[in-house]
This record gives sequence, C-alpha cells and structure tokens, in this order.
Amino acid sequence: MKLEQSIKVENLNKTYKGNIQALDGLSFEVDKGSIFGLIGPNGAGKSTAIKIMTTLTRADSGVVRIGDYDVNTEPNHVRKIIGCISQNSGVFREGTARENLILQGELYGMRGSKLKTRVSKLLDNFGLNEVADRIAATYSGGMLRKLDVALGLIHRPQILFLDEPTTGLDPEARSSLWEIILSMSKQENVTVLLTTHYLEEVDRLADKLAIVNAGKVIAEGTPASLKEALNEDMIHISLDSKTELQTDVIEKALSSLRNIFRVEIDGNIIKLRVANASSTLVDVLQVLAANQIHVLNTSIIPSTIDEVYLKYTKK
Ligand SMILES: Nc1ncnc2c1ncn2[C@@H]1O[C@H](COP(=O)(O)OP(=O)(O)OP(=O)(O)O)[C@@H](O)[C@H]1O
Repeated sequence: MKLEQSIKVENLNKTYKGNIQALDGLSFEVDKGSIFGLIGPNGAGKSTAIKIMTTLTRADSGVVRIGDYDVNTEPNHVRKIIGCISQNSGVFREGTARENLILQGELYGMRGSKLKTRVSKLLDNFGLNEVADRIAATYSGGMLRKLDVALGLIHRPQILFLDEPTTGLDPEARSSLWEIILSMSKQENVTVLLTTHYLEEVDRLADKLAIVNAGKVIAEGTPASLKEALNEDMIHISLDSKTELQTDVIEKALSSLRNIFRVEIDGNIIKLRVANASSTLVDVLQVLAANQIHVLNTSIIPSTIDEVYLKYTKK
C-alpha cells in the first residue's frame, strides 16, 4: 500500500549565478508522519533543496508539493503548515524563552489562552521551564537549539524542516534534542525532514534516507535496506593464541573462497570483509578446520551507514 506523501520533490534543478549547479534533477518523496534524512557531502545541494521546499528560494525547474500545496503557486499556504529550523539560530538573544515563543506565536496569529497553553507545553516538553524567564543570551548551546526547535513547532506545523539541527552540540545535548523531536513528532504526527552530517543519527532516527551528491539522489531507502544492499559485513575470528599463527596457511586457505573481499590478520584475530556473512562464515570455519586452525570464537559485524555513504559518495 502506498502511504500518503507529505513532501514530493520532482526533478528539481537550480543553478546559481556564476553557473554553479546546486541541484540536478533532485527527486524524492516523504511519507506523512515519517522522519526522512537527507545526507550528502558539503555542497551536495541539501540546503538549497530545503530553501526551495520552504519557499525561501525558487527552483529553475521541477515541482515541489508540500502537503496539499505547490511551493511556486501556493507559497503562503505552504508557510502556514511548515516549521523550519535553519543552520543559523532564529532566537532573539535579548528575550527570554517564553518571550521568544510568545512573539513567534503572535507572528502566526495565535493569541490568548491558546498561545499561553502552547507556550507552556513547549517549555515543558523541551525541558526549558527552569530557564523560561532568563534571557536567551545566557543559555548553553543545547538550550538555544531546543528553543530554536520549539519556535519552529509553535504553530503546530504538519512538516518540520531541520537543517543540521545538532551541529556543534555535545553527544548528550544531541541525544536529548532528538528524543524530544521524536516524541513531539509522534505526539503531533509531524513529518520531519532533516539534514545532518552525523550519520549514526539518521541511521537511528530516520525511517528513510536519501544520499544526495552533486544535486541528485544517488541512493535511497530505509537505513536497514541500504545496509543490506551494500552486503559488505565484517567477520572477526579469534584464534587460539597458544598455537603459532600460520599467516600464509590462513591466507591460502581463505583465498579458495568466494565472497571474501579483504583479509586482514591482526594479532590473533582474522578480520574479513565479506558478502553474505552468515553463509560465508560457515564456509570459512570449514576451511580453517580442514587446515587444523583452531577457532576460539567468531562475530559478524554488520556494515554501518557510514560505509554505505562512503561507497556511494566516493564513486
Ligand atoms: N547563494 C548562493 N550563491 C551561489 N552559490 C551557492 C549559493 N548557495 C549555495 N551555493 C552553491 O550551491 C552548491 C550547493 O550548496 P548547498 O548549500 O545547497 O549544499 P549543502 O549540501 O547544503 O552543503 P552543506 O552540507 O555544506 O551545508 C554549492 O556548490 C554551493 O557553493
């Protein structure tokens, strides 16, 4: 069954002055209520895509639909249903968190008890109650970023755009911010599109991701499906340290097997990069046993999203 889409990007092109091509046929779709990661090297075109999707700039050609609206012909409708957190903070540093949130709500036409209740809920959910009445200039980087995201959510957007939201935060602040974003997106059924250079974040958080390079999507899928498609896991085999290591025998024995891309012998551990790890491990153990090489234990280490990313972006 095809899910309802919140974002549809079709064949987007954008060339900046000086003939700098930022987007070259970028296309992808984001399911409603899901978390979607756009990853790619510096200059791949992620921020440009976000600027187009959030109506801050226009594409030269291509179609973008945000919810039920077209960014070119209905930008005002788009702006009402999205929240954006850009790389630069939008917090007014001389105001408190509460004042920032009230001001932002008023900009969206919210007033009275409705606004007050929303501000209290966001201060609560983002753990900003204690500092709510202190000016933002005194906040830590983590608190400022939380306030930024809270500002983006004040008007209950359907779709939240986060451009590198956690850059510069320490691991604890990053994980705490993500926990809140995840919980808010589930509570309020918000679709989240994020860009980040922290690949383990998209691996853990994103339902789907797209790898962008030179302005186009070069790979797309769930983190698990992309890793599976890479089909390059590691096998580590520990050998008995009491027996003398016969490197040449091991290398010769393993060279008869298919599915092994790389063999490295590190002390008493044989490290193999392989395809079809489970069945290859069975073959490896048989070959080692036939050569009287005694194995103590084995482990399969699945490939990471970093490896998927490097494979596609290094091409
Ligand atoms: N306003 C602009 N004028 C001219 N060139 C631009 C402008 N904005 C971006 N570019 C260029 O367009 C290309 C794509 O940039 P963009 O910022 O969209 O990439 P990105 O993937 O977001 O990179 P990063 O990860 O560094 O934020 C780059 O070559 C960049 O130098």
